[in-house]
Amino acid sequence: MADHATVKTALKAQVIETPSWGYGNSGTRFKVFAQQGVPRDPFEKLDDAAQVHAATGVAPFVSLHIPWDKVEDYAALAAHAEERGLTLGAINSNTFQDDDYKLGSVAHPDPKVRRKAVDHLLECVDIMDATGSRDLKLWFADGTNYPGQDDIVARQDRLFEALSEVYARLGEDQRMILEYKFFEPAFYTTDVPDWGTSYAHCLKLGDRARVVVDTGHHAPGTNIEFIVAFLLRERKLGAFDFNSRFYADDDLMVGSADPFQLFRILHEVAKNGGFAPEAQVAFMLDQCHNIEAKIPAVIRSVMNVQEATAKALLVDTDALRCAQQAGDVLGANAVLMDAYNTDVRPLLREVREEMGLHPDPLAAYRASGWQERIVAERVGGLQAGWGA
Ligand SMILES: O=C[C@H](O)[C@H](O)[C@H](O)[C@H](O)CO
Ligand SMILES: [Zn+2]
Ligand SMILES: [Zn+2]
Repeated sequence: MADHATVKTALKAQVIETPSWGYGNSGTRFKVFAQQGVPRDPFEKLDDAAQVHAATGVAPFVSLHIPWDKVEDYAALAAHAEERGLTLGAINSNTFQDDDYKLGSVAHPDPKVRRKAVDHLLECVDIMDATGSRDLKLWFADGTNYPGQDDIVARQDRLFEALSEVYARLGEDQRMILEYKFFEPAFYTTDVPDWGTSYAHCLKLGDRARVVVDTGHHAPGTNIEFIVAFLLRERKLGAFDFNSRFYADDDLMVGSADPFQLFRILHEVAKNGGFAPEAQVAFMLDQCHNIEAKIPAVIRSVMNVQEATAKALLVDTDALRCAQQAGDVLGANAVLMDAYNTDVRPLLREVREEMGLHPDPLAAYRASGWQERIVAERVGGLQAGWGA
């Protein structure tokens, strides 16, 4: 088994990025259940994200989504974050909520609509200059609903033309990370449907273009850890959008639906150097908390990533390699299952105490009184989130 001291050091250095939209109201097409105390602006979203970092010690980055987090002064927002021990992370573009984008955005048949979409992406890079963010995160809802609706190859040409213009605008310390999704909201073709399509575009664009693996964006039965291992080998894994699902893009708390899958994914990350800072992999959450309390849900999600990470780091890689070399199928599988079946909660309690934190982040949050305070104080004003 890997030595605990090394594992502890890695766990203390873990960096998880929480999503600003995870603190706002969200739902499904059927209903958005608003919750009391929800943030009313990006500054209050950061205040809530700071509670997650205060309780866990490993969530110092917050992703923004434009225009959901549009403000007059992004430098002031970055300063607000810094005052709370946070850093503004990836800037997410949004070319999926405008009437003009019915037939697509960067892949739309009409060059005027494509121009509008590219201008939004360029505006997001301007925002990165102001926030100091490294990553421009691109997810396109673009696709078609019926065979013949549009030309598949022509849409790829339009997509690549747009990506190329934005790539050229990036500063030398900036990256674009391209997210794929096999369907929804398009139901016949999606222009970036899988890791291969994202990877192919990123290869042609250059070193500062990498792939985002959203764990909810694969066809049932897809071996996500294979994709992760392959992209790490190619140094093209840019980021994760962690969440979990039972059916489609459910955006549930990471690790809640399939903790063994999360472990297998993080085992490939650990084994292939993906946790090393120089690998430059961002570990982000992309979740919506439709019925559960938002801040506790994010804290629980961070803890789920910590637990899966601890188990992955405890894999006895020497024993694993020996068993694999010997063709010892059961032996090799047993090495992995030993780590997975290890109760790492005592180890994580120790890690938190050594970080000067409460061993139970959820108990720490409850004791903070923050939930009662925001419910009492955040009265009036428009709540942030879906339907806002
Ligand atoms: O399904 C959409 C993708 O997961 C994107 O990452 C999206 O920007 C995010 O989910 C916010 O809605
Ligand atoms: Zn996502
Ligand atoms: Zn998604």
